[in-house]
Amino acid sequence: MNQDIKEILLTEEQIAEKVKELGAVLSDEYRGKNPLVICVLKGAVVFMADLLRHMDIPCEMDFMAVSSYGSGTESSGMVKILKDLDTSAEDRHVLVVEDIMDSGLTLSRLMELLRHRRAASVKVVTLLNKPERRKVDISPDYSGFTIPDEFVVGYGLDYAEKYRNLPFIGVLKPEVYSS
Ligand SMILES: O=P(O)(O)OC[C@H]1O[C@H](OP(=O)(O)OP(=O)(O)O)[C@H](O)[C@@H]1O
Ligand SMILES: Nc1nc2[nH]cnc2c(=O)[nH]1
Repeated sequence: MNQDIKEILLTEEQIAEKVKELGAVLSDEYRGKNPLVICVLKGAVVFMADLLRHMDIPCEMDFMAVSSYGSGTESSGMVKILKDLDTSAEDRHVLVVEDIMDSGLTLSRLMELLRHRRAASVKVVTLLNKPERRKVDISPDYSGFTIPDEFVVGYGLDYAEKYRNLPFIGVLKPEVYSS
C-alpha cells in the first residue's frame, strides 16, 4: 500500500495536532448549543471520530452518505443522497464534517439542503481544502489544511475504496490511477 504513495503530505502527528486545535475552537463555538454534528460518509469517518473526542461539550452525531465521485478522481458534478439523516435538522445548530473540499459541489448541495430544512445554523469543518479546484463559490467555516491540487489519500480518503486506513495523508503516484 505504501509503495503507491509518492509523497507524505501530512504526517500522523501533524494531523493529530490540527484536529486537537479544531476540537478546542469548535467546543468554544458550540458550547451550550448541543450541535448536531454530521459526518459525510465515508471519507470523513476517521476525522469525525478523532474530532469528536476533542470536543468537550454535549453534542449529537448523525451520518449522511452522498455520492459524486464513483471510483475516479474527478467529480461527476452530480450529488446523489445515498443515506439521509436519522435526526431532524430543524432548529438545530448543524456542523457538517468533511474530509476534503475540492470542487465544493458536495458541500454546496448539502448546505442548500440543510438550510431548506430550516436548521438554526449550518457550518462546515473540513480537514483539507483545495481552493484551486473550486467550481462553486463556497469556502469552509473551519479548515485544517489548505493543500495543492493533487489527489490525496489516507486518513479516510480513498482511491477506488483503498488507502482509507493509512494513518497519514499522502499523494498517490499518478501511475496508480492512470493505469
Ligand atoms: O468538493 P467536492 O469536489 O464535491 O469533493 C469532496 C467530496 O469528495 C469526497 O467524497 P467521495 O464522493 O469520494 O465519497 P467518499 O467520502 O465515500 O470517499 C470527499 O469525501 C467529499 O465528500
Ligand atoms: N481521495 C480523494 N478524494 C477526493 N475527493 C475530492 N478530492 C479528493 C482527493 O484529493 N482525494
